[in-house]
Amino acid sequence: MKRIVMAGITGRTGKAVANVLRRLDDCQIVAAVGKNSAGRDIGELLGGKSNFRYIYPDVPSALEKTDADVYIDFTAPDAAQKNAVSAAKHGLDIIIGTTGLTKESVECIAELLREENRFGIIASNFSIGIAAMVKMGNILREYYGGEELQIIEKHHTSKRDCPSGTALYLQQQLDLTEDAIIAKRVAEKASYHEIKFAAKNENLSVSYEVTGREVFGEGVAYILRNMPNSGVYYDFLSFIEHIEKRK
Ligand SMILES: NC(=O)C1=CN([C@@H]2O[C@H](COP(=O)(O)OP(=O)(O)OC[C@H]3O[C@@H](n4cnc5c(N)ncnc54)[C@H](OP(=O)(O)O)[C@@H]3O)[C@@H](O)[C@H]2O)C=CC1
Ligand SMILES: O=C(O)C1=N[C@H](C(=O)O)C[C@H](O)C1
Repeated sequence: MKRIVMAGITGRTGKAVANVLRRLDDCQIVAAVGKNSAGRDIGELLGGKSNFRYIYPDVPSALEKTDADVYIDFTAPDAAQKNAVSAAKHGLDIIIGTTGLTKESVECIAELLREENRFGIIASNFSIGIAAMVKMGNILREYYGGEELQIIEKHHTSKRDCPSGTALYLQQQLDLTEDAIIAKRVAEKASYHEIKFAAKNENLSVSYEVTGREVFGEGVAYILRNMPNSGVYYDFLSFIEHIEKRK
C-alpha cells in the first residue's frame, strides 16, 4: 500500500488526479497540503463522507500526523519547490506535475532525491498522448527538418505559466527554439498541444487535446504502480520507456 501526501488537491488537476487515485486498491491519500484549504476533510472535499484525513498547511505538519511514502504535487512553482525539498528530506518519493519550475529548482530537488536515494519524477505532462506526440514530432523533424515546425498550445485563461510546461518540453525534445512556440489562452480549453509542419504547399499536424484531467491521474497511477525504489526522471516518456523495457 502506497501512502500519499498530495499538494494541490483542491485545484483543477489535483482534484481530478485524487479522484482517480482514490479508486485504486493499492494506494491511499493519507494527507494533503494546501495554502488556503488547510483543515478541510479530504473525503468531503472529493464529494464523499468524512474520512478523517485532512489538508495541512505544509509538509512537516502533514508528516507529523501521518506516515507517508510518496509526495505528489500539482500546485505552483514556489510551493512545489519548498514542499518537495521538505518531502525529500523526510525520505519520501516524489511525483511533481507542477510546471514553471526553474531549471535550478528542478535540479535542486533532483540532487536531494539522489542524495536520499529516493525515486522522483518531475514532468510537465503525465499523459500517454504527449509521450506519443514526442515520438511523432521526431518523425516530422526527421522528414522535414526543424525550420518549419511550430508548437501550438492552447490552455484555459487561468493558467499561470505561458508557454505551457509541455510546449517547452516539446520544443526541447524537438530541438527547436522558443520562437517556434505559439501560445494561446482560450476560456474553454483544458489542454491542447499541436506540432505543426507548415510550408508553402503543404501542412501536416499532430495534435493532442485533453478534455478531462483524469487523464493525468491515469498517468500518475501508472507511475505509482511501476515506481522503482530510486532514480530521477525528468519526463513521462523516459519513465515509460524505462519501465516497459524491463517487462
Ligand atoms: N504534469 C502534468 O501532467 C500536469 C501539470 N499541471 C500543472 O499543475 C499545476 C496546477 O494546475 P491547476 O490544477 O490548473 O491549478 P489550480 O490553480 O487549479 O490549483 C492549484 C492548487 O495548488 C494549491 N496551492 C497553491 N499554492 C500553494 C501553496 N503555497 N502550498 C500548497 N498548495 C498550494 C491550491 O490549494 P489552496 O488554494 O488550498 O492553497 C490548489 O489546490 C500547474 O503548474 C499546471 O501546469 C496541470 C495538469 C497536468
Ligand atoms: O495548467 C494546465 O492546465 C496544464 N499544464 C501542464 C503544462 O503546463 O503543460 C500540462 C497540461 O498541458 C495542462
